Amino acid sequence: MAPVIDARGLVKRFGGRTVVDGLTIRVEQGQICGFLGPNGSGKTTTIRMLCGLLTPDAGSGTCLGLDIVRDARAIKRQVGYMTQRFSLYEDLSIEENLDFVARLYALPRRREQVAQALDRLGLRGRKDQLAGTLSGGWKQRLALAACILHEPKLLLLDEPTAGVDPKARREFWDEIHGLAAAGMTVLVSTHYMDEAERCHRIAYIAYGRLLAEGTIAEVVERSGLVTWKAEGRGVDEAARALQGRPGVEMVAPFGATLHASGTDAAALEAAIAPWREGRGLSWERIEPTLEDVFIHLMAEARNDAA
Ligand SMILES: Nc1ncnc2c1ncn2[C@@H]1O[C@H](COP(=O)(O)OP(=O)(O)OP(=O)(O)O)[C@@H](O)[C@H]1O
Repeated sequence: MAPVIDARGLVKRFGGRTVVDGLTIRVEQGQICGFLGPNGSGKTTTIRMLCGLLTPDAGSGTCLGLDIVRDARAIKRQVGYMTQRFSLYEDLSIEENLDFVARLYALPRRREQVAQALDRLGLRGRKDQLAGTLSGGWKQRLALAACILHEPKLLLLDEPTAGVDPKARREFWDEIHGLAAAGMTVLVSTHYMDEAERCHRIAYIAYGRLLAEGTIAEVVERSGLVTWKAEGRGVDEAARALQGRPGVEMVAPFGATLHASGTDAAALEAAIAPWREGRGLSWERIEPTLEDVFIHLMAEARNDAA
């Protein structure tokens, strides 16, 4: 089966500055692909090119089998795109907002589809509440209901849970998984590591370039990163002393522990050796976390750019 998103070499420049730089991305049907990267790395710009809202300066591709340049209008109608900012009417109720969106799409079974969306996202009990009075979690739920109303096969979600509390985020993700299980393909940008871990695959970009792609296990494995964890009193002192030592590419305290990472296992071990005896710290080699890997990728990209 052809991938739902299949784009190669996408480039976008704004005023002479290249913000997406030869990006290639594929997402298969029914997959949840997490789109990660630092602020300003080009995620939103990429999403907007994929759904026909921005024309790439170079590169090509298809989305739902449609050409992202030639068929931009058709793509816009067939994807569900949830933007970073809440873009519904705050002075309309939940039901009125959904009805309005249904009219925009000229849905043939408008009332039925609005009713289904209310039930599906547990919004019926609040259907008469004004959108402006909803908490962040409920607003996002309403925004999701609005973007699945026209039954798209692809959802593009741009930081859908930014600023939402953990319980509401978890419920939102349960919903995303329910949709994917029913065949929906999802590309979702996020800065939350726990959300990245709920994706089937992830794509990590920095400076508009794809730096890593695959399952979490693949991305961690391919990074070649080695991580040691230390625990005990004095982790802050050790962290300060290890900073910048040969072999120590990153060191960061995590509460009462620290993580020290590098790609040269021998050099890293040599650097931490003086801290392994008589310092009240217990050390163990651990699997790098996704966050360790992303910080490493980011630092590498910065070095390359410099
Ligand atoms: N219309 C525009 N005109 C000029 N510059 C733009 C425009 N849109 C985006 N940019 C710039 O392009 C870069 C990439 O922005 P983009 O919003 O795609 O990043 P992002 O990865 O989504 O960031 P974040 O995680 O903060 O949402 C940024 O430096 C941004 O300021």
